Parts: sequence; C-alpha cells; structure tokens
Amino acid sequence: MTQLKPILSHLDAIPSTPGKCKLDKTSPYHSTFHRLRLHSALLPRRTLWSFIFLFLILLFLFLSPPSATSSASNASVNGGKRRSLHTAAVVGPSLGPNWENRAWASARPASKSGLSVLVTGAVGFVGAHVSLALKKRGDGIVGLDNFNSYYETGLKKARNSLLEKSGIFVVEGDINDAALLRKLFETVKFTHVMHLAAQAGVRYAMKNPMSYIHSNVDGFVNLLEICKAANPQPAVVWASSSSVYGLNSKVPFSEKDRTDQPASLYAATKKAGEEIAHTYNHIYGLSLTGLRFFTVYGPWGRPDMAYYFFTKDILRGKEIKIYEGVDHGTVARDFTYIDDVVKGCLAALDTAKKSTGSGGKKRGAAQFRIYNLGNTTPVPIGRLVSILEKLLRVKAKKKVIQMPRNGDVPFTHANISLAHKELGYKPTTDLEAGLKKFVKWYVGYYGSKKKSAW
Ligand SMILES: O=C(O)[C@H]1O[C@H](OP(=O)(O)OP(=O)(O)OC[C@H]2O[C@@H](n3ccc(=O)[nH]c3=O)[C@H](O)[C@@H]2O)[C@H](O)[C@@H](O)[C@@H]1O
Repeated sequence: MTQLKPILSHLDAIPSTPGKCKLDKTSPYHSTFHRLRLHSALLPRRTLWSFIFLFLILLFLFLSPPSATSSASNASVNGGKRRSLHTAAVVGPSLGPNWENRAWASARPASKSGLSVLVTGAVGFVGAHVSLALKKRGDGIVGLDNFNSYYETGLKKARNSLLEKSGIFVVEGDINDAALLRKLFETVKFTHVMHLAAQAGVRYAMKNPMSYIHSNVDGFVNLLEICKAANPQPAVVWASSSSVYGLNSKVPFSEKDRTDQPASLYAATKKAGEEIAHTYNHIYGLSLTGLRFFTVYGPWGRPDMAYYFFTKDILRGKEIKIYEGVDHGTVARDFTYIDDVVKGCLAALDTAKKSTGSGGKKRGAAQFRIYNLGNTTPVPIGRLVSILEKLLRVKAKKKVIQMPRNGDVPFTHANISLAHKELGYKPTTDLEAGLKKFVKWYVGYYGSKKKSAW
C-alpha cells in the first residue's frame, strides 16, 4: 500500500504561495506541474490556480489508499464467550436475542431485601472480588467491563470465567457508552451501582495521561448522568484512592485532611471525581459514597502493582528496584488485603441511603460520604520484598534507587476510625498473611497456565 507519509510530506513541501516551489526535476509530479505552468500564459491567473488546486486535490485522492475503515479488520470482533455490546450500531444484537432477560435474571436478588447492583469494572481485581461476594450472599449483579488491555486480558478473561460460573452476567462495554448504560438502566432497576471501572496506576499516568481523563473523569460523569436520570435513581458507591492525600505530611491520613496536593495525574482525576460526585449529590440528590482504597493486594490482583511484578521478577531472577525517599528515607505503603476491602465495599453498599431524586429531579438532601479503607499499618517496601523472598524461597536481586519523580508519594497511612464507626470496617489481615495467600494463588495460576505473567 502506498505510504501516505512521503506523498503527504511532499505535498506539504509545496508552499501555499504557488510559483515559488523548486520541485525536484526527478519527481513524478515535476513534469505535470511543469506542463501546467506552460499553459499559464494562455489562461487568466484565477482560472489557472483553480485548475491547479483541483488537480492537486484529484491527485491526492487518486493516490490515497482505500479508507482503513473499509477493511475487515475494523469489524468489531466479539471473540470468545464474552458478550460484547458495541452500541455504535444498535444496542444488544451482539449479545444474542435475549440479553435483556439474562441481565434481568442476573440482577435479580435471591430475596426481596437483596440488592440489585451494577458493578462497573467487574472483571477488574476489586470488581471481580466484590461481584463474587455480592453473589455469594444472594444479591443480584450485572457486571460491566471494557476488558481493556492495560494489563494482560487473559487475567480478565479468567476472572470473567469465575463470574460466569457463579451465574453473574457480564456485559463487555464501556462506561463512556451512554447508549449502552441507558439500555442497561431501562432493562434493570438497579438499586445500587458499585463503580470500580477506572484507569488505575500512579506511574502509567505519565505515559498515557488522556486515558485517565477518558475513564476517571469523562467515564465517571457519563455514568453519573445516567444514574441521575434513572427512575428510581440508584445509590452509588465508587472507588476513590489514597493517592488523593498526595504530598500531605500529616499522618495518619484522615478524611478531613487536605487533599489539594495530588502528586500524580491519577490522584488528580480521583480527587476530581470526589468533587464531581459532590455536584451530582447537591444538584440531583444522588446518594454517593467514595472509598479511598489504600494499595489493595491479593489473589487475582493487578500485574501493574509492585507486589505482583516483584513476585514475577524475583521468580525470574530479574532485578527489582526498591524506591527510597529523600535522604534515604523509607518508602512505605498501608497495604490492604482484598478481603478486608471487599467487606468495606459491601458495608458501604448496605449503609448507603437511597438517592432522593428521580428522573434528574432532586427531592431532598442526599447522603454524601467518603471513607478510608486502609490497614493502619504502613510497611516499608524493603519489608514487602523480604516477605516475598521468604514465601518464594528465592533471594531477590535488589537495587535501591531514589524514588523517581513519577507521581509516587513516599508513604501512605490510613486513619480508619470513621469507616470503623460508620461501616463497622475492621481489617484483620496483615501483610505477611495476605502475601502468603497471594503467592499461593500466583504460583497456582501461572504454574497451571504456563503463562508469562504480565
Ligand atoms: O493506594 C492507592 O489508592 C493506590 O495503590 C496503588 O498505588 P501504589 O501504592 O503506588 O502501589 P504500587 O504501584 O504497587 O507501589 C507500591 C509501592 O512500591 C513502590 N515501588 C513501585 C515500583 C517499583 O519498581 N519500586 C517500588 O519501590 C512504590 O513507590 C510504592 O511505594 C495502586 O496502583 C493504585 O491504583 C491505587 O489507587
């Protein structure tokens, strides 16, 4: 296929003021252009340039390859078992003729008092665990996930298999797809939304900043727009982040502490989410609860997180970089085990008050809450590594480096007294016990799959 770039750059090289370009005599366009100039004496100047302009347009169109969108590769591929619902066309056909019934059946709780929850990011790490926990206690769930390739999609498909085996219907779709969300809310009267879909990762924001705006701002606003217009409006619980505390030096972090110094774009989009949530609470009466997760880890975790790729690299004998703070200060995190976080999520859903509005009209003040879900025990990264060495029975190849200016903060430490008081949140798993469960899963999953980890 003709490379556009040389032609485009060549056409670009012809200056906009005609008559001054020095075409390369060997250029295939030189003779044509030369012939056109020969006729210039015979025609009025205005007519001539109209001809030349028309000629150049026709030349460009003639040389342009057929549009990529006409290629078969553009067809949306709904491979595998996943029901992918691309609503660019019409909602639903790719889910099969009775997708509404399947969504409705999946969302129906086992008892009248049960919840009917839309879990966004349902095949993500926290999303999958929360969905399974809700299903296990008899709530109805419909999952929504775009199965993006931020990390290995094989892991997402494997989590999806767990959900399918539990009878949870997962729609492959995007929170930015308003038509899809509207169709879901027309089909199911969700009592709650557990919003976990997001672009996660502190450091990746320096590589792909727009992904954070797309998912964490545009996507969140799109979801809230559908929720506020729904009748009845659901109560919304969503994932904020400990990263909103940014460069805060007062420890432990409390919900009332300043959060106006985000250290990464990721943190800034999560902070923006908290402000946006407040406007939808204030204007439309949406019940909203934000959960500030503190470095959540555990089985089926995220390969982009340090505990996960440290495990992979230690097993492969690859060097790992341990960050240290200014003046060789330790870098620490309040690592929080997934099962404790799931209990916090379910408690937030169970204590969420109803939204007061419907169809976009507010009828009274609505509940607005923010909680820290942490472990109240910051652990230095060096200690994380030594626990992994012990569990894996492999000596890590370590290199200690100054924490790069990549959006990371030196430490996190959660004050969980508010979540304890209002949600009954009480984490019980320390890092060594939690990592033991993670390592057991990791060796089982990759050992059985013979897969190269992320
Ligand atoms: O608490 C949170 O809200 C956040 O927790 C994690 O972010 P982070 O704490 O940075 O987790 P990791 O990326 O796993 O890093 C853990 C620790 O290891 C350090 N690290 C990371 C990478 C590395 O090569 N070496 C290293 O020492 C980091 O500075 C950090 O202190 C998640 O990645 C975020 O999505 C989440 O929002």
